[in-house]
Amino acid sequence: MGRFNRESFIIQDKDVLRDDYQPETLEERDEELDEYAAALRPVIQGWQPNNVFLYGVTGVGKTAATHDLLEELQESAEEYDDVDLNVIELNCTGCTTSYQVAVNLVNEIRSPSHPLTTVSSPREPMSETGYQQKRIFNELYNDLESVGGTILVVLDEIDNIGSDDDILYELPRARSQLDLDVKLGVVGISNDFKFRENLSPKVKDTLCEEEILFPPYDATELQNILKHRADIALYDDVLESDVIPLCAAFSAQDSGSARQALRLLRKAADIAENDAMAGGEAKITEDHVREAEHQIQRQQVVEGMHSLTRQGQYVLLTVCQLAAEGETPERTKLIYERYREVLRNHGSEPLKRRRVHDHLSDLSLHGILRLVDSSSGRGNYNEYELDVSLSSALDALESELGELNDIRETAKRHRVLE
Ligand SMILES: Nc1ncnc2c1ncn2[C@@H]1O[C@H](COP(=O)(O)OP(=O)(O)OP(=O)(O)O)[C@@H](O)[C@H]1O
Repeated sequence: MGRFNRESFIIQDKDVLRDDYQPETLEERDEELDEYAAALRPVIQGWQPNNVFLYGVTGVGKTAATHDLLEELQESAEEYDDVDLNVIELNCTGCTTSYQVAVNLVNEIRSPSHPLTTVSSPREPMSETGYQQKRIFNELYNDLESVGGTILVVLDEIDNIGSDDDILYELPRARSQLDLDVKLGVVGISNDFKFRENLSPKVKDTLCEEEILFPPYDATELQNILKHRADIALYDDVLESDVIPLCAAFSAQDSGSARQALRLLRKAADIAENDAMAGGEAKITEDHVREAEHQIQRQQVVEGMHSLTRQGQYVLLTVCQLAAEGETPERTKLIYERYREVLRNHGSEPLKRRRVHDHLSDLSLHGILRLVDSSSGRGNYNEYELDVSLSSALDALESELGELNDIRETAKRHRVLE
């Protein structure tokens, strides 16, 4: 048989495990969906919509819940002649200012592919630069007015605008500037808790009329979510019984994210499928999950590594050496001392301590290291440890720095690696 054929032993429909798949029901979110639906209910009453702020770590169903509920809300709204609901959605990834969000909203309303263009008169898209902010906001108000009815503006990943949050004050305030018949509500979605804390008080007052927290999933909830997906995505009887609990446990320990759990199951299924194609049994096993976790972590380090300088790689190498000796988490002061030794051995000039701290902090932003707050009789101090497995970090480092067998041997002696 050729390389490309439709034969598959494990995966019935891979799309069901993809991130953009919209499940028919959201498991384990009844409470949050009820709260969210209550916040949107004024729309159906023909009243001014609430402004809603949704927050929670990444991958916990904020976007999926929003799509589900808005679809349902739109269907319900169609049953009432006096409710003309128009939803304008914008993913704010890449918008770092309120100005950019406003321009993108204007262009979303004016986009020929947007259903709203049929109700508003066609206008030229606006350029992303060259106007005063006030002018952009005025254009936006005019466009919203021509859309008319009840308008929900959904701003996903809104934290991208950082502290430049004027739009979140201006939009809800636009209610008072628009025609009396136009009703406007803003739904803000964010996975950045600091963003919510740092919103200016005037924005908090208006945007966070209704706040809904989506907490991380625990292992039991993740198992339930995975089971429902696996039932549709995989053939019967291909899952060994410990696979879903293991995928759920890995993700619950780390982030509580359904996205992460689904990604792990998808990868494990892929590896099992390849094994089955090569004549192995048509089963996903615990070993496939462990291999999938290893590959995903390795990929994460490799991706993080693209943004690391050679010095950043040496800092990571230092933490790997300490991990191999069973010495992590380790204090930054001692990491720095060991780093100087590593650099001496590589014949390179070490950086100043401050810069090494910066590299440690970058590595933890990339999810490669984890910062541990520790305290002793002498006060609080920072410690770092690997946030990925030692073997995936070494695999990724080896592709840049050459072989690291001595660290692997040390890790085996200390029973850190098998
Ligand atoms: N309760 C759930 N039941 C079924 N699938 C879920 C559930 N929660 C999340 N998912 C799935 O997990 C993936 C991530 O969900 P979603 O994009 O809604 O997360 P999010 O909280 O919006 O994340 P981010 O903040 O990164 O945008 C999607 O594929 C979604 O279908």
